[in-house]
This record gives sequence, structure tokens and C-alpha cells, in this order.
Amino acid sequence: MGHPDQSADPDGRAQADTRHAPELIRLQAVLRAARFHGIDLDVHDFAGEAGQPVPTIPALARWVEENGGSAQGMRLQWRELVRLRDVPPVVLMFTDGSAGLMVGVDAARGVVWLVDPFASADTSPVAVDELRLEGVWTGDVLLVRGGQDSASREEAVNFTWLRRMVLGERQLLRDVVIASMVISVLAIFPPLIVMQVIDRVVNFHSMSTLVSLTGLVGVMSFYEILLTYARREITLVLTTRLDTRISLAVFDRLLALPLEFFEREQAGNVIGRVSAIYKVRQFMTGRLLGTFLDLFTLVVVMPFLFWLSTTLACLTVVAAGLIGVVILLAMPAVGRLMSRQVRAEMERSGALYETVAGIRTIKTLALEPVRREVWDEKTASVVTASLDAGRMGNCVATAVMPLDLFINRGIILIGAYLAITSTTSGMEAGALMAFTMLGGRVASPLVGMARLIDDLNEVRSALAEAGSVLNRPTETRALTTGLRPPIHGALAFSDVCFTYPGASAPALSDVTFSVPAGTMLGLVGRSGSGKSTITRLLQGVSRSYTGHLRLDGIDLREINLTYLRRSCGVVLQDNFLFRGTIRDNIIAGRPGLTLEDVVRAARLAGAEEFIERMPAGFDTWIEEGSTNISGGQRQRLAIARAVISDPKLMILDEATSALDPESEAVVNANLRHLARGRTMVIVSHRLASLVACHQICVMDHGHVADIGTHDELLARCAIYRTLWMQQNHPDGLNDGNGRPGVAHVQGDAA
Ligand SMILES: Nc1ncnc2c1ncn2[C@@H]1O[C@H](COP(=O)(O)OP(=O)(O)OP(=O)(O)O)[C@@H](O)[C@H]1O
Repeated sequence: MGHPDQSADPDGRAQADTRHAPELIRLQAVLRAARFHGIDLDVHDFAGEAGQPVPTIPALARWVEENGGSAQGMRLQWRELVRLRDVPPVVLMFTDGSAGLMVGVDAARGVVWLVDPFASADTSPVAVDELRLEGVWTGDVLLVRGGQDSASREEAVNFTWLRRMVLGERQLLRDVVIASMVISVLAIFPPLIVMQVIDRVVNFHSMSTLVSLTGLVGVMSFYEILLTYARREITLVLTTRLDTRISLAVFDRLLALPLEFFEREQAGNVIGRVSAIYKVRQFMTGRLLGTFLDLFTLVVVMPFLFWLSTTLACLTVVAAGLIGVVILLAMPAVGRLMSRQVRAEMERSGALYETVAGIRTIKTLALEPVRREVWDEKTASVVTASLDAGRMGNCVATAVMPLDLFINRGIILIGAYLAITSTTSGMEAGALMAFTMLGGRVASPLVGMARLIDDLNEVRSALAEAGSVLNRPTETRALTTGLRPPIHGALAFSDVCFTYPGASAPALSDVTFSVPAGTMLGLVGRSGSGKSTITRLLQGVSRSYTGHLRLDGIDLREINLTYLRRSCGVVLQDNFLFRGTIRDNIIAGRPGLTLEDVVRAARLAGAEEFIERMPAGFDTWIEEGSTNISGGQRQRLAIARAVISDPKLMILDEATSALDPESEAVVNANLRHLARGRTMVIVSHRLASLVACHQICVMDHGHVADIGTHDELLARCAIYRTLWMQQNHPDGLNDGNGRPGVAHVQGDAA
């Protein structure tokens, strides 16, 4: 975290405030550049890359893009930098991990004008020349641009979307096309040379012609090798870049889908359908590009074929055309079989995912035979579908084979016949050889085009599958727009009603209560009474409720969703820890947090003591599925992760329910420290852990049955009393306050 004393530095960083860590200066620079375009960024929304101490350009660009802007990283030389004359603030990355804002260029004087990202708006920029800048500048810049068209972020995933993705790589496409065209032209020469060898060298025993032809062959082969290498290399880069583009876009879209969607859909199914997009990518850069490039060969070779022999050229075209017709006729049937195969494969991968995800339950309940049966069934469907599709393909290939053989062999015979019989055709042995060498090249693009249309069926179904997930309404708008008020934590529900999509009964009906800032609210009630639903509404997971839900007087739906979720610390019953160190898990990619913050959060969560006992302390590695730590330790780490950003609102939904009594006691004891200065909403089945809450809200069938302190509820709420007695006096004895025992109360509650 060391930061050079920039006040002593005469360059552009001179103004940078020594109180800020370099990475914060970098974030602030991007934040100011974005503000110039009316994009409001929040440093807390920035998600750094694991293992990167300073914000990287891709992570910064993603931050801007997630908030509705667009950003592009570039590596520039000084002379290129001074050409960026009329662009708004440009972020220059510095070697120490900080950054500067370039607000102007004076090419005549050879200086750029820099400002310190933290300086006030009226601070004058500093002029920095090439020499001074080069001492600190990495050469990287980030260009931030204004409001990315939100429509393009929400654009449907279909052929137009894919075309836009592919055309995004225009330059590489152009290079591949040029290389292919030259290769196509070069392809004419070998047959020409063969023609010359046979007609001139062999027939006339001309050694000198052979020598010159050998030289020519050598030179051309060299160029062909070079060009083919270049084309392969460019195609490789093109494919990889396209893969990256598509991956990023698809993943962004997937993350923007609301949680409700993932809860409804089977995870394996979602993965299978989204992965279908790669079939499409494969098609675009494989078959489609290949056939497109082959077409150049066709354009170049065709006239040459007609020049060699019109009759043979016509016969070749007719045969290739017939192949195309056969394929087109078979296409609908093949298409249907292909879709069936795609669907069967997706269902099988869904079953595989489900088995791996639920392996613990499968093993514990000895469900292996059942899962095996499901797998066998799905595999059988895949096998049948692939066999059917394969057989159909085989039939088509066999049907076109005679035509294919005709092009490759029959043409030689007809050519030979023409050469022997016709005095006018003028076809010589060399020309016939050349023709047969080139004839195959004409057939393959024509056949390829027909197959292409055939493949389109498969691609269309794959794209439709991916689209059925990715084209659902996202929460992007809510995530990137809305207010970001300072949060104190006062909650108010008034007449809130909510029904889950597809459910017949409402989960919440006319819920009205309020929670003053900085107090603790306990939520109790029988299973299914709506407790978790209340916490979901608070986190903005479900937003289709009626009535009003206000946070500090502001309607929750007006608050930026990302900001709201970041401002809320949430601990659930089963918290997922990522593979990585304890420190990484607690920081969870939030910028600007130090080890001291991690230690403070761990202390608050009661986790410090057990972490320190671990061999590597905060650098202890957590395995996948947190198998190397206990349930209680995992919960405490989850609490530390939730409190590290000091949220003013915390939600604990059955956070201690799965813990043993000792771990629960430790966590509960810490809750009191934790609660200081924050609003806490605690859902718990164990009423004893809620006694200290300022208010306890008793839910019953989606209604608020009562709300009050523990003592008030014990005195007046039958449901609460029943639950309390069941947990604390299960023998049905009087609770010692002269209140009735459980048997009596149950009658009451009914
Ligand atoms: N994703 C969902 N889709 C449809 N209905 C749901 C969904 N989640 C919950 N419900 C229904 O909404 C009602 C309230 O559920 P909720 O999870 O809020 O209850 P709860 O009081 O938290 O229960 P528990 O104590 O068992 O966690 C229940 O009837 C439940 O069946």
C-alpha cells in the first residue's frame, strides 16, 4: 500500500493527494472521467480482479460499462497521446498503481494538462511534458465514453446480435478475406504449371522450361505456405477474440437476470441452454467463414475452368448444383433430427449437473441407482437422437456420392473422350489434368453452401435455446439507475402485498410495520409464514409488490439496486464461500480494503480467534464447498464478509439455525456488538436468540399477527406464546409468570 510522496514530485502526479492509496486514486480518476459524461459511479461497486493489487484496465472498463457507460483501454505512445486533442478527460495509468486525468493537450508546446483526480473542480491543471510523463506513465490509457445505449445492452440474443459481434472484428475479418483471396488466386497456378509440364516439358523434352517452371513452383509454394500460415493465425486470433466477446456478453446477461429466474429454473438446464451459444460461435467461425472464403476460390477458378473447357465446366457446375439440391431437399428432416439431438444433449447435461450439485444428498440417501436410471434414460435419448441424425446425414452423403465421384472421376473420362474424339475442342492432356485438379475446388464451395443452409437449422435451434434464457427481462436498468442516498436504516412497510410469480396465494398480505434506524427487529412465525419473503423484498430480489416499502423515507424501488445490495449486509443459513484465502473471502473483491479492515470485521463477527489459530491465519486457503472449516466457522466468516463494508442495514436469515449450541452462543453474543449503530433484521426459529430485539414481528400466513417486545408478545400474542412455550417449556409447564402452559395456548392459537 506504499504510496510515493507525490507532493515532492514535479510531474503531473504532483497534485495527487498523499492521503489516498494509489488504487483509490485510480478509481477516483475513472469516477471523475465518468462523471464528465453524466455517469455516476460508486467506488463500492467496483469489483477488482482476484490477485490484482491495483485495479486493472479490464476491471475498470467493466465497472464503467456496468453503470451504463462505455470504456476502452489502449496502450499509446506520447505522439499518439498528444493527438487525443478533442477528447474529454482521459485516464492515464501510472506505474505506482495510481492514475492521472488528462484534461487537455497543447501539441505546440509539447505538453499535456493533468489534474489530480481528488482535486476540487476549481484546481488548475498542471502542464507535463513528454520526459516527465514518461517517468511515471505506463503507456496505458482508459477512454471513458458516455451513456452506452441501454437498448444495446438489452438487445435480443439472435442472428442480428451475433452478426454485430462478428462485425466487431471487422479488421481481422478483412485480413482473413484478403489472405484467402490471394491464396485462391495462387491456387490456379499449380494446375497451370502441371498443364505446362505435360504439354511443353514432357511432350517436347524441354529441360530449360522445366528449370524455369521448377523455380516458379518453388517461389509460389513459398508464398502459399506463408499466406496459409498467416490465414490460420488470423483465423485463430479472430476465433479467440470472438469467443471472448461472446463469453463476456453472455455472462453479463446471465448475471443481470433476476434471482427469481434462477430460483425457478433448473441450474443444469440453464447451463445447457446458455452453452448452446458456443455451437453458434463454432458455426460462425468454422463452417460459415470457411464456406464464405471458399466462395472466393469459386469466383477466381470458375472463369479459368470455362476457359479450359466449357463443356466440362458446365457438367461440373450441373453436378455440384444437383448435390446442392439433394441437400436442400433433405434439410427439413435433418433439421428436425438435429434439434432433437440438441435438446437431448441439453437434458443430459442438466441431469449431470444436478447429480454433481446434489451428490451429498444422493450419497446420504443412497440414491445412486435412481440417478443412474435417470442418466441411462437421458443417455439413451441422446444415443437415439444422434444415431437418427447421423443416419440421416449418412443417407444424404451417400445420395450425393455418385455426383461427387462424377466430378472427381467421371469428368476425367469425359475429358479424355473429348480429347480423343473432338478436333474442335482443342483439349490437350495438360489442360485435362489442370481441369481435374481444379474441378474439385468448384464442387466443395457449392456443396458447402448447401450444407451451410442445413447447418443453419441446428444453429437456429441452438440460438433459440440460448435466447430462451438470455432474452428474459434483466434487472440491468434497476442495477444501473436510481438513487444512491446515504443509508441510515429506517424501514417502513405499509400495506405491502406480494405474490410469487405462478403462486396462487399471496406470500405477504397488507404487511405494515416500521423499524426505526439503529434498532433490531426479530421476525418469527411458522414455516411458510412469509419471513424470508420480507427479507427478499428488502434486498430488492422481488420488486413486483404492491404497497410501499421505504428505506429512510425513500421508496425502495427508486434506489439503485446495486447500491442497495451493497449497502445491505446479508447472512443466510447456508452461505457460499469461494475458493481462495480467508482474507479474499472476507474482502470479496471490494476495493480499498486493507488487512486491518479484514481483522476488524473478523473480530466483530467473532471469527478472529479461530482464524488466528489456523496455520496460515488470514491466508488460510478455503477449499471448494468450504470442506476444511466447520459450519460455525463458515457462518462467522460470512458475517465478517457482510460487516466489512460497515452496512447500516443487516439481514440475518436463519444465520445461526444450522449451528451447534456453542457456535450459536458465540455468534449471538457477537450480534450485540454487531448491532451497534445498525438496523438489524433477524429471522430466527429460535426465539431465545431474539429476546433482546427492540421489536419482534410475528408473521402468520403472510400477515403481521403482532409486533412488540418479547414481554409484550408473551403477554398478548397467542402464536408467539405457543412458539415460545414449545421451545422453552416443551413439557407444557406453566412458564413461571402465571401464564398458561402450552396445551392451553395451542387451543388459543387455533
Ligand atoms: N420462490 C418461490 N416461489 C413461489 N412461492 C414461494 C417461493 N418462495 C416462497 N414461496 C412461498 O411463499 C410463502 C412464504 O415463504 P417464505 O419463504 O417467506 O416463508 P418463511 O416464513 O421464511 O418460511 P421458513 O421459515 O420455512 O423459511 C410460502 O407459502 C412459500 O411456499
